[in-house]
Amino acid sequence: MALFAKKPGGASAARKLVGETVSRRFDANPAIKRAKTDAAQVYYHADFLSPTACNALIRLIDANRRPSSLLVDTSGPNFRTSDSCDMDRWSPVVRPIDESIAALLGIDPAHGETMQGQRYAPGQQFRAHHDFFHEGETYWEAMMASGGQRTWTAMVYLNNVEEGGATWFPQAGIRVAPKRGLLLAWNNMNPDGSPNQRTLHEGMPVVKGTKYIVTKWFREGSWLKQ
Ligand SMILES: O=C(O)CCC(=O)C(=O)O
Ligand SMILES: [Fe+2]
Repeated sequence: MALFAKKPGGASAARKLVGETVSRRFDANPAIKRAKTDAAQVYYHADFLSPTACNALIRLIDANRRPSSLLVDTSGPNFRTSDSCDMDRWSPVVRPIDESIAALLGIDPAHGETMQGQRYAPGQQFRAHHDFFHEGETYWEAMMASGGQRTWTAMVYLNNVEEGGATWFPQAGIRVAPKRGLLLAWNNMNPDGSPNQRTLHEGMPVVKGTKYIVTKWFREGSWLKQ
């Protein structure tokens, strides 16, 4: 299929195009700021979600959360210690939010994976990782069949956290403290459409308070089955 890059981890015209169209759209939006780094395309939108929308999502996360999981289980027991939940994209609370995130990026909502809610209590974290798929891993074939590589990630912080819980990109030199309603989005690919290693990031441990976020991962192809 021409949509997907042929060389694992190599350049890709399709992924390059997604990077360009989304970043051009963000650059033209006065509510969106680009982070000052050349390592990756990272953008912020303050107050993207209203307090009411944030609270509605927090209620859903609290009602449905379970221990978070990982695609590969080789990272050790403390790698991702949060709780997660899949947000039902067709529910009347989730759907307009889900679609507004896709519209902000200008990506077809069908390319978005199920929105994931995450809750971190004090001490909980998500250690340094990439959101893109490592194309040599055993899971890659299944990912190819469900829309292919992840291009952009969009995350929204649903509450303020008393202490800790920042999202840290050590190689890009960016650290974002949780702030209710703030949307953070980044391109997991380089400008040529190859996976950008410098998007390595972690959800730092919460020290005081509880951190709630939602994460949207967008695929290069359709994640929803037609
Ligand atoms: O909790 C965070 O700040 C980061 C979450 C994250 O990296 C993810 O959900 O992929
Ligand atoms: Fe991540």
